[in-house]
Amino acid sequence: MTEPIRFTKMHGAGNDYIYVNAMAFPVRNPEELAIRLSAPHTGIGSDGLVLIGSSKIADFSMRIFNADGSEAMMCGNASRCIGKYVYDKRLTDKKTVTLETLSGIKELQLTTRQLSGSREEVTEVTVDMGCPVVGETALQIEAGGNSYTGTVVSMGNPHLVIFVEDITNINLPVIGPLLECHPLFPNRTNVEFVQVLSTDKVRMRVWERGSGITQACGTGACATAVAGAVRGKTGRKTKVVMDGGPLTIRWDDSSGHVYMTGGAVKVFEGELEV
Ligand SMILES: N[C@@H](CCC[C@H](N)C(=O)O)C(=O)O
Repeated sequence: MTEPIRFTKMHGAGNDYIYVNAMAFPVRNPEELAIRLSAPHTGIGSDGLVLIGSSKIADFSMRIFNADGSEAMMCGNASRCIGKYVYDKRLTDKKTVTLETLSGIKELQLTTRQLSGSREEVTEVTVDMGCPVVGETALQIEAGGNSYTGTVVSMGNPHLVIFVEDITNINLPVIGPLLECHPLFPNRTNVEFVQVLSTDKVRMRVWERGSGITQACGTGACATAVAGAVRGKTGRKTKVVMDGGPLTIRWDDSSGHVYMTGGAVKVFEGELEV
């Protein structure tokens, strides 16, 4: 017996996921569904699947599955999209929303614009991403016959940030998977290549663990900004420009928290049999 579930395709800076309100449509096998729906030709096509649930300790909860079905601890772009989803669909009327994730509770600040009548929609969300955990700042790593210097940063999920002179010289489809699965990272890692444009602006391309090249990564943008500050390449506020657009990242001096600001966009909705 198949059951219909409603889904919404959304993106944040081009990082696209399929969102399901699991409070209304419980999903029994999200790992398998993420693989099936993310497939570009035989599914909907996406970077993965996001389940929005209830929570005993926050307003809502998030579970995020990569396109290969693996579950991640955190997703920056999805947390902004969930802010838009729950407000625009009137699941809440709060403009400060708390979200339970596998990497703790995140606070979302929603910016809205007026539509016709009394209706509003979310245009932008700032997420308190909490404190980063900085590992080795200048890790020497060999892959594909080349030597790289990377900075290891956890934003709840793992990132390897590599600064390069010219990002156009990076063959991401080849080097991305080699670094993702490098023996130094038994749990695999997300990989960011970064070119510094100025002390407050960088260009970044990402190879995501479990999804490959994506247009943007929110936790990756945060890790990039933190690595830039730690390595003395950028200040505490950085615009991180990715293939799908920019995110503004601020690493607060006094609290040590990282704040990520960017848009969230609904693409389309539908119903499918699972
Ligand atoms: N795109 C995300 C991160 C998704 C999870 C990541 N691929 C992992 O496995 O850690 C973001 O916007 O943060």
